[in-house]
Amino acid sequence: MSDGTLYDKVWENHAVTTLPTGQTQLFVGLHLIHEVTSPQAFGMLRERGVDVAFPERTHATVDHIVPTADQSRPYADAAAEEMMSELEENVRDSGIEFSDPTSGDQGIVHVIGPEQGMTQPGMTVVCGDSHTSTHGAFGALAFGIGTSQIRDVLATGCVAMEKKDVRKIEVTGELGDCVEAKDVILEIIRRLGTDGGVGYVYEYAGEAIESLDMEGRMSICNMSIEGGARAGYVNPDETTYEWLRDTDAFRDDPEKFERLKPYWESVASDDDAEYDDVVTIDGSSLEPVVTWGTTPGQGVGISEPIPHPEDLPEDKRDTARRAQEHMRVTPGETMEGYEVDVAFLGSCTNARLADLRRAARLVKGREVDPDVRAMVVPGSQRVQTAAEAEGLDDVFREAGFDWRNAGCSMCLGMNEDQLEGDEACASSSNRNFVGRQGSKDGRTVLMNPRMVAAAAVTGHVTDVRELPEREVDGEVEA
Ligand SMILES: CC(C)[C@H](C(=O)O)[C@@H](O)C(=O)O
Ligand code: SF4
Repeated sequence: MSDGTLYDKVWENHAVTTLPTGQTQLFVGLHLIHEVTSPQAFGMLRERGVDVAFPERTHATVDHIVPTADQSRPYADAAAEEMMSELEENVRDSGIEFSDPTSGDQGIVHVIGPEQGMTQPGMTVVCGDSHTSTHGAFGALAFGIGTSQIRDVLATGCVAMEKKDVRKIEVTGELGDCVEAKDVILEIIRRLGTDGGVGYVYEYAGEAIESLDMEGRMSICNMSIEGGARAGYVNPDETTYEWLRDTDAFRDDPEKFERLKPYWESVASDDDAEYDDVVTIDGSSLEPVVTWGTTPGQGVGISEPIPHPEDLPEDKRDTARRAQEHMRVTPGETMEGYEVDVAFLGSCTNARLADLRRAARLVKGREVDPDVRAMVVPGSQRVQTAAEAEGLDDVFREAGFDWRNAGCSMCLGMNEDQLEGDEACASSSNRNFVGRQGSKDGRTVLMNPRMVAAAAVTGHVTDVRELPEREVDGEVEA
């Protein structure tokens, strides 16, 4: 008899009761908070005189508004300073651990949870941020939640949720040269649509997924939400356990690791688990994918022509026309050669050490095109420190990249890192909505981090497979 999917099992393990609404009250293992979405929730608690129920299960960081150049206080931007001060006060009053910029542990919320070993298999993780799905890479059930839910979790340690269906997305075969996790997820969203996942949680499986490192799995799970899914996960395996073994949670406590491992193994989906839907994609047929439009689903293989709106399903034509006008792309042509003004290597999708290493190998010995403003924004201070120890910062700086401090930065332009006017940006982030990077006329082209590096040095969207990698001195692996 099948015990079911990881989703079923972890849900059951955390279900407290069924509420009169039909929703399940789920116990939350880890509540991550950041400066943008938590202040209002803390305000509601204060109004009612309620304390935070489980401060030890709650962890804070600052990421969206944090300046990535001069971080001296007070921040130059008064609104940013206010959000930061409010967060500082809330965590202090509630006894919540805070990875603040003086700790050396600060970073984007979806980077620091996994790197500190807070995110573990079989856990429920919530955060007032849509890309919380990232944590599913560890076999956790991870959900983005809204303000009233943040309030509920702070007050009770529980959240009310509806159970969804599970769609298994099986990516078979071996990924080709320079084809990355980012290309896999852009392809999935392109095929199934930005609303194709509505009503589902995605389980990513198959040889191409299993052979990814944790960073790659995080990139995929990160964008589940861009495909409309409520969450996304990968079953835990040896790759997952190896990552965890070397985190703060277990480094000095191998016994705890051994104690928990059987539970982690037990939550993986059973071979005979039943799925509500199964989609299979041949991973070996993929090439680097870039977006031509203004949703993450408007993507195309680098050697394929941009679609003619009239060839698309009727309900997609108008948005495609508008997107192509905004982006100033020509249907029938490829994206290769599309000129860029900015190259942004950052975000919770693609600013981990493995991403920066791969990009550095390509950048080494090359120069950023003189017409391109290029920046690297590490996903966390730990990523930054590790990259600097390997000399990656020098590789990027020597090529002409700006090497900045950790934060969300130009992923959404809530700090000073923004596009100007109608600048076009090769971006390793996850959203290309109109206005996303700080300018309403800005044009974002999503791609994998090596493709961003390639665009930075050539000045236009480039098939990275045509630029051979160079060796980087130091500890960078081949
Ligand atoms: C600011 C925050 C609420 C938002 C999110 O929920 O995703 C941000 O992280 C984003 O990527 O747009
Ligand atoms: S890096 Fe971008 S997508 Fe990720 S949490 Fe920050 S703003 Fe959201």
